[in-house]
Amino acid sequence: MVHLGLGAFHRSHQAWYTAAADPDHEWGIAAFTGRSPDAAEVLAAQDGLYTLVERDDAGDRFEVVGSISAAHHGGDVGELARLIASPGTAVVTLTITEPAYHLGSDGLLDSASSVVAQDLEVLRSWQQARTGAASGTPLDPPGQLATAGARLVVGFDARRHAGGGPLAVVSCDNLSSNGTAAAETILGFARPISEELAVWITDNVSFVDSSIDRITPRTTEADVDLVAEATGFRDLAPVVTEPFHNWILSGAFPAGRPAWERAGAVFTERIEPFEQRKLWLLNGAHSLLAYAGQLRGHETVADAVADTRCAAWLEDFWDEASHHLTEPGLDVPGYRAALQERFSNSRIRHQLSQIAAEGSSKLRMRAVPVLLAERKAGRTGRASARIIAAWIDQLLADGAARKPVADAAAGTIERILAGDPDDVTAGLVRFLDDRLDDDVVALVHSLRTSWRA
Ligand SMILES: NC(=O)c1ccc[n+]([C@@H]2O[C@H](COP(=O)([O-])OP(=O)(O)OC[C@H]3O[C@@H](n4cnc5c(N)ncnc54)[C@H](O)[C@@H]3O)[C@@H](O)[C@H]2O)c1
Ligand SMILES: O=P(O)(O)OC[C@@H](O)[C@@H](O)[C@H](O)[C@H](O)CO
Repeated sequence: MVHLGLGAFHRSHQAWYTAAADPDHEWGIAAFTGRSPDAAEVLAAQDGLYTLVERDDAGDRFEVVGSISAAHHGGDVGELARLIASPGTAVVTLTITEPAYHLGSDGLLDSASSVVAQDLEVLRSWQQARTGAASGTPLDPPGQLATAGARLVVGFDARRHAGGGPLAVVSCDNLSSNGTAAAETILGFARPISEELAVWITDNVSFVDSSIDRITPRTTEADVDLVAEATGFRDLAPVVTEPFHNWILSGAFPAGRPAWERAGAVFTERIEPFEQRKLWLLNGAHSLLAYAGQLRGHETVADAVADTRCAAWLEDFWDEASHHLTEPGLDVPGYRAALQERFSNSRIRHQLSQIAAEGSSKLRMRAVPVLLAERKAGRTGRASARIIAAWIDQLLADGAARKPVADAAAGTIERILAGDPDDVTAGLVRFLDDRLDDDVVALVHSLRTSWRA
């Protein structure tokens, strides 16, 4: 397997599932970082091995995970192409974060984004150089690609030429219909450079949807010290996570896959209701707590859910989302009860500031769909609108001394924030989704209030 996005979640989830499902090491993961080489250098120096710390109120359990067989810098497109071209590679997994898909509000690759435009330009020149080169002359892949989509296009081009055959791409990012999102970003780069390649990708790459769940905060220095003390190994890439884990997948694996079901993964034909349950009840609640919780002075998810005010807002939002989670088998009451317990795990110090980042792409998946569904049903959508109100007030928190906005769309957001204060709510609400009308803007505005009261 090849993985893009060598972060904490890949180590606690897909790499852990693979290790648990495959004790004989028939599978290995060549994992690539996204932007900097740091995580690859650390892991490569440890032969890909790292400690997973499973943490609950009863204590910590330590386990060495051995499924990562190689770690590379994401900028090494040559190595990525070599590995994807290999017929031994059957699956490509992704945890590259939501904004890294660079999709516009129409769900298609946003070619107006400067990083996308740059990569398209590099791909076009590369393709032209290849067309001009003598037939059979191997051409090095372009080295300067910034996006995962463009890098994968080079990889699939190499596989097509090598006759490597069909394979599966599994997005493990918190996006609705994440398989379709992966297809759109990759095909969005492929189509403008080669229609033939786009057709090959459509015919040979199975884009698998997956709902992925395991709360995994960023690793801290204290985690590194704790692992050293408990195990005797100075592991520089441990990952601390909760005992709960869930993986639901839908789609074909034409070149095979690890038997992830042995570790509890579930394969289904109909993933959408499960995806919505997770994205709305868990991630939507996380975003609510991230903004409203910080505005009320809290630092972690566990601190925020212990606050009765935040807890009441959380229940209101869950009630709204639950109106639209009606598929049999979802067990929404059980899921909510389990979430209460997971969020209250105070030994998992999940920083609200980490969850708050990239609010614009996250709220489009986590709050806006519930708000639109509520309004369509003739209700106000007040609890979902509160998430947007809290996001706006958290963006403005600390006035002139506020930190730069941590969002891939920071330029647009900063422009709206710097404009007429009377237009900020409307500007940001419409930026999230232009289907949100004046009544929603007024509702969000009325909810922008003194959060501490
Ligand atoms: N942490 C969790 O609890 C959790 C749970 C479920 C799903 N996820 C999904 O996994 C993603 C990653 O989470 P994480 O905790 O591993 O974060 P992380 O910050 O530890 O790792 C993110 C990885 O993505 C790469 N990346 C970041 N921006 C990128 C870009 N623009 N292009 C390509 N690669 C990029 C980084 O280099 C890094 O390798 C989340 O954004 C989410 O969609 C996370
Ligand atoms: O990882 P992000 O940045 O998409 O979102 C932050 C959290 O909501 C998220 O990581 C959850 O902890 C996770 O989705 C739980 O499975």
